[in-house]
Amino acid sequence: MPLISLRNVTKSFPPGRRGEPLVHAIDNVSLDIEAGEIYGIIGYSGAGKSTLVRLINALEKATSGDIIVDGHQVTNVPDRQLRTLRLDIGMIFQQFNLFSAKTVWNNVAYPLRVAGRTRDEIQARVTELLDFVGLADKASNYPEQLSGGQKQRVGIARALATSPKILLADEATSALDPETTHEVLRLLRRVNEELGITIVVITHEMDVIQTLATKVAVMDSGRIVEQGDVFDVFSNPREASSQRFVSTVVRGIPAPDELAALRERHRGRIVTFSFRDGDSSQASVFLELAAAGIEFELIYGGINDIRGRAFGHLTLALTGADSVIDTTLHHMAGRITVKELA
Ligand SMILES: Nc1ncnc2c1ncn2[C@@H]1O[C@H](COP(=O)(O)OP(=O)(O)OP(=O)(O)O)[C@@H](O)[C@H]1O
Repeated sequence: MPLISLRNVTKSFPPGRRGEPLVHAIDNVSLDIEAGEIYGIIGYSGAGKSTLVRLINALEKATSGDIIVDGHQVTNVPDRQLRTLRLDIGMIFQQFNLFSAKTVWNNVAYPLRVAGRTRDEIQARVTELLDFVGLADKASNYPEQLSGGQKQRVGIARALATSPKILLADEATSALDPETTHEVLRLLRRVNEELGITIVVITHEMDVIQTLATKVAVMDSGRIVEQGDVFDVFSNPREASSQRFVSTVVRGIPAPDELAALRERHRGRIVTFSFRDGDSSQASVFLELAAAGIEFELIYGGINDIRGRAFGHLTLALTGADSVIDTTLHHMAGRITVKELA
């Protein structure tokens, strides 16, 4: 049974007093997240990502549909049950949301005090958590004395305090520089691998998904337009909005204006070779072109790595006899995707 399951969930916000229309923030979404996964939810601003996670931890109430978390219905549960449910779900935010008047120690201790844990339990758990996130020496500092990455590590320690099964991360690295982002992503990977916590990451940054997630759902206008294994969605996005998103991190086939610029600078026939893990290697393609006496120059593209699996698109300018190029490309077409750009 999935740890988180949504079935035909919709969430509408009523029309505003000043005549704003009814907003269908979530529109008939079904989604299963298995225990142990790192599940990415991506989409442009306003796609409905935050609303979706707010539904999962019952900060918002669904208009219709079913949401089941760890075997319990989230929709229409009494407040007392809701509190128990929330102990199972930790959350971290873009702006960290730390208590500025409390020390690092007291920020992390806060959820444990609310949950009624004893002094000794709190002492042991906070020590353990600050060690885990590498901030044992900052226990008596205040948030304003910390860097952005350190603040988010406190946020993670606080979110893990009650030993939740699920961690929801809403744009948790969007306010951080690239290096700090990677530090926090490495910590989230440890949270998943060492503590076995299922993580749902919302982001508009594709490279966060690329380096962290195992599964991904692409949202657009309140709907999930594509979902699946990160490698599959990245290496072969089927929907237009996923393709637009993926193209922000993956150099694919050149767009018409880029192609026109490439044609001005390079002679010969322009051909894109698309590779996916398990296909023929780039080396064999280059060797075959060279063996046929075809001159080639790499003019666009790149190879990407997702958790040890490679894919990418390489666009080459080929010069040689047309009939030789035709025969060679025809030969390769069974083993990799070959596309001549008109
Ligand atoms: N409380 C609310 N009242 C009215 N409309 C809302 C409310 N919360 C969200 N919306 C609307 O629902 C839609 C989805 O918003 P949501 O914040 O979930 O998107 P998002 O993908 O998380 O965007 P962002 O990345 O900008 O946070 C938007 O049109 C938003 O304006």
